[in-house]
Amino acid sequence: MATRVRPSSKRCAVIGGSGFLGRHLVEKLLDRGYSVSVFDIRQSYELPGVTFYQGDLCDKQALLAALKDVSLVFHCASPSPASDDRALFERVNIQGTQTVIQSCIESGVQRLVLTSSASVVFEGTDVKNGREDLPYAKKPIDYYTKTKIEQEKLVLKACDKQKGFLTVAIRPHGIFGPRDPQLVPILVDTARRGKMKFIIGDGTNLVDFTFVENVVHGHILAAERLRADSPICGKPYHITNDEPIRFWDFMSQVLVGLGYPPPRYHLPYSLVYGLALLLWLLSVLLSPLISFKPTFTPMRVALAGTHHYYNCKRAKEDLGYTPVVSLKDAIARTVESYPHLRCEA
Ligand SMILES: NC(=O)C1=CN([C@@H]2O[C@H](COP(=O)(O)OP(=O)(O)OC[C@H]3O[C@@H](n4cnc5c(N)ncnc54)[C@H](OP(=O)(O)O)[C@@H]3O)[C@@H](O)[C@H]2O)C=CC1
Ligand SMILES: CC(C)=CCC[C@@H](C)[C@H]1CC[C@H]2C3=C(CC[C@]12C)[C@@]1(C)CCC(=O)C[C@@H]1CC3
Repeated sequence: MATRVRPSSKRCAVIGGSGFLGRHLVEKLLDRGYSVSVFDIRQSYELPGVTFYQGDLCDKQALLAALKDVSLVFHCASPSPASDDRALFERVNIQGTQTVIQSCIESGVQRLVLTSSASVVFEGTDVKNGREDLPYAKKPIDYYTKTKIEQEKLVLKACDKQKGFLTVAIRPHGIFGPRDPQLVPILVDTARRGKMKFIIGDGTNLVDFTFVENVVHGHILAAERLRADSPICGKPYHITNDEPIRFWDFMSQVLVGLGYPPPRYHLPYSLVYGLALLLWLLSVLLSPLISFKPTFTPMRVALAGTHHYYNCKRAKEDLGYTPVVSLKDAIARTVESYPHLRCEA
């Protein structure tokens, strides 16, 4: 059985620690007795036990300062998937990750845990109970996914037991929970604009939505089991709630919890996907004249209308992972955490 690292004697760094997942991770690490350096392009809070280093992860000198005396690094920084800035994704997720790896090696960091994404195998068509041995998407649905694939490859390839630099990648899917700036706010915004009336497709497609505390739990288990003699070195791990749910049931439960009506009318998937494609083409063609960002992008329609759920047996076997919060409790806690987004009518 793997021996647990004694956290109290450890100092770690969280790159992207000001973000949604990063901050939850920092809070749990503090609970477990770690002292934490946060490296992020912005500082969004202050906490006792946390030292902030503000900078761009592509800046090696700035990173080296933050990694001094650190033996464990979590890398969970990325530009938002909502952006379509190809150059930014390539600079941060690819070149930036190379810089993170080099800086870790130069600073004597022994363990690097990457937050990857289960989407690295998603091409916009059904993934049912997908395992980690599925091939990377040959046609990734967007630049975010394309660069997350390259990022994961870089980190896993850098694992070198001889040199004492060990790496592992966590692939969460559909992270949600208190303070998430994406999922619930986008959903409520769409509902407030009267656009949440329709279900795309027959509404039976199953998807993984993963509570942020379960994702944090997976990261910490991976970090504490990352030793030269463990089977996890250089491998990716799916971390989900292990309770796939119909995409539209999840959306409806959150909406109803916040006092909004659930979507009721069905629209054919291919019709909505075709329209989204057309709108996207128009937005590209007209970009020199006007700038508009359609709500219904092809990527979002694919996420809303296909199956995408993943098997986390490997994490259960190798990391001893089981979700710590059920989907039912997670949805209730999330809904409670957004009083300002409740329907006022
Ligand atoms: N949310 C989800 O559903 C999923 C997320 N993931 C992955 O989890 C990780 C965390 O995601 P999440 O917490 O949702 O994202 P957030 O955007 O909330 O957090 C990412 C943080 O990284 C910062 N950052 C961005 N670029 C840089 C840079 N060049 N240098 C330093 N810091 C930077 C961001 O700052 P700023 O906000 O100013 O850009 C932000 O504070 C990401 O790697 C993401 O790909 C994977 C699967 C699902
Ligand atoms: C499981 C997973 C990868 C979730 C990702 C989160 C977001 C991509 C979704 C959160 C809210 C979703 C949403 C839509 C698409 C996917 C999200 C942005 C729609 C735009 C799909 C089309 C609609 O009818 C409205 C939806 C609003 C919410």
